[in-house]
This record gives sequence, structure tokens and C-alpha cells, in this order.
Amino acid sequence: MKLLTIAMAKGRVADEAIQLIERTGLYFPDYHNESRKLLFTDDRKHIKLIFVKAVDVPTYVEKGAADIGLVGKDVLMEDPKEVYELMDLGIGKCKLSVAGFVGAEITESSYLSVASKYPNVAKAYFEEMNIRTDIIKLNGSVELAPLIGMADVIVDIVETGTTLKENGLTVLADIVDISVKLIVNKASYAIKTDEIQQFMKHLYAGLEVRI
Ligand SMILES: Nc1ncnc2c1ncn2[C@@H]1O[C@H](COP(=O)(O)OP(=O)(O)OP(=O)(O)O)[C@@H](O)[C@H]1O
Ligand SMILES: O=P(O)(O)OC[C@H]1O[C@H](OP(=O)(O)OP(=O)(O)O)[C@H](O)[C@@H]1O
Repeated sequence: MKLLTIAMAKGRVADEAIQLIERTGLYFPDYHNESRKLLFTDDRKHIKLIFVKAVDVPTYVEKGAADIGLVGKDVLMEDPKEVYELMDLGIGKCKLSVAGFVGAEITESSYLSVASKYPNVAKAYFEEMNIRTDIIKLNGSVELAPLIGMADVIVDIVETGTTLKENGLTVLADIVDISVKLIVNKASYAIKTDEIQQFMKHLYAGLEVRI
């Protein structure tokens, strides 16, 4: 059995993903969600988990530093890479939405300033709508931008809507549903076909139990 390396981000994705992986019978004795370790191996040495920034997961997989990556569809849409996207894990569910002040109107004649962690997704969305934009790339706390007059609207992740609500903002339009995807390096899929398919089969079985 060849060892599989799986890249994912610490935090909300890892906490749920590791529960799913452990459902397949794999066990990571050292893992706990407050650990500062960045690399874990299961007790039978089948899987090596590496923790990287969410936006870097597709890069590790494209370059072959990881065979498999678990990453939000938002990251894959913003910066597409040459990888296979083979499975939806049904975790990390949220939406990418346009948000702003209640009653803000977005029309074809608008010229909008848009703040986002996802400038490419935002640009493509408004181009499709024939709306001219000035896109401002931010790396977090995006909801602040309309409040201080830096942007008319934002494009950001919405899950419960609490962050928007607490900042006096509302969803103006939904762009796309997001969840965590399993991506695979193209060469790894050729070389480690059996291992990868077995792993995915076990994950599917775990998902069925979960549903
Ligand atoms: N509020 C949320 N609810 C559900 N899923 C979310 C939420 N926010 C982000 N996600 C999903 O989880 C992934 C990782 O989010 P996370 O907040 O851990 O990363 P990040 O904000 O990009 O990284 P960092 O906090 O290190 O800057 C996102 O790419 C997205 O797919
Ligand atoms: O609808 P909610 O349940 O409130 O979740 C949405 C919030 O979660 C994410 O932020 P995150 O915690 O990753 O912080 P950051 O992007 O500002 O770093 C996202 O960017 C929203 O701000």
C-alpha cells in the first residue's frame, strides 16, 4: 500500500474532515484541534496529513507535494489549478454572495466598488451581469468595507448570516453554493489509482453513514 499525502487547512475544514477520515478506520493518535503540529501520520502509516493555508492547498496538489487536497470550492473558483476534482465532501457548506446595505440597488447602469477576498469570482460575476466594477482585494474582515465607505458592496462567504447581520448588512444576491471538494494530483491518480479509489470509497461509505 502506497502512502497518500493529504493537504488541508487547519481550522473549520480540518475539524470536520478529520472526523470523516477517521470514520474510514484510520486513526491519527497525535491529532487534536489545538495542536501546533503541521504533519500527522495515521497509526498504520497509510496517510500523511499536512496542514497548509487554505489558498495554498490546490498549489500543493498541482505540484504533487500532496496527492490529495481537501479545499473549499471558493478557493478552486478563485484560482483554478490543473487538478482533478473528484468528490464533494458535503462539509464546510456556505454560499458566496453579494452583500451590502439593505435596499442597495444593483443595476446595469451601476458602477460598483466591490471589496472581496475573491476578486476573480467577483469580477466574473459582475461582468456576466454587465455591471462595471472597481474590485478591491482584501484578505479578511471584508464586511467592514461598506461600513467605512470603502466599497458599495462585498462578495464574501455567508454561512449563518451572523457576520452580515451584526454589521448591518444583508445578502443582495447569491452567487454559488460552496462546500469542501476532494482534489487529486493528475500524476498521483495514475500512479496510486488503487489507493486513491479505495480511500474515496471509504469516504463515501462514511458519508452515507453520516447522512
Ligand atoms: N463561515 C463559514 N462557514 C462555513 N465554511 C466556511 C466559512 N468561512 C469559510 N468557509 C470555508 O472554509 C474554508 C476555509 O476557511 P478558513 O476560514 O479556515 O480559511 P481562511 O479564512 O481562508 O484562512 P485564514 O483564516 O487562515 O486566513 C473556506 O475556503 C470556505 O470554503
Ligand atoms: O455567515 P457567518 O456564519 O457569519 O460566516 C461568514 C463569515 O465567515 C468567514 O469569515 P472568517 O471567520 O473566515 O473570517 P475572515 O474571512 O474575516 O478572516 C466569512 O469571510 C464571513 O466573514
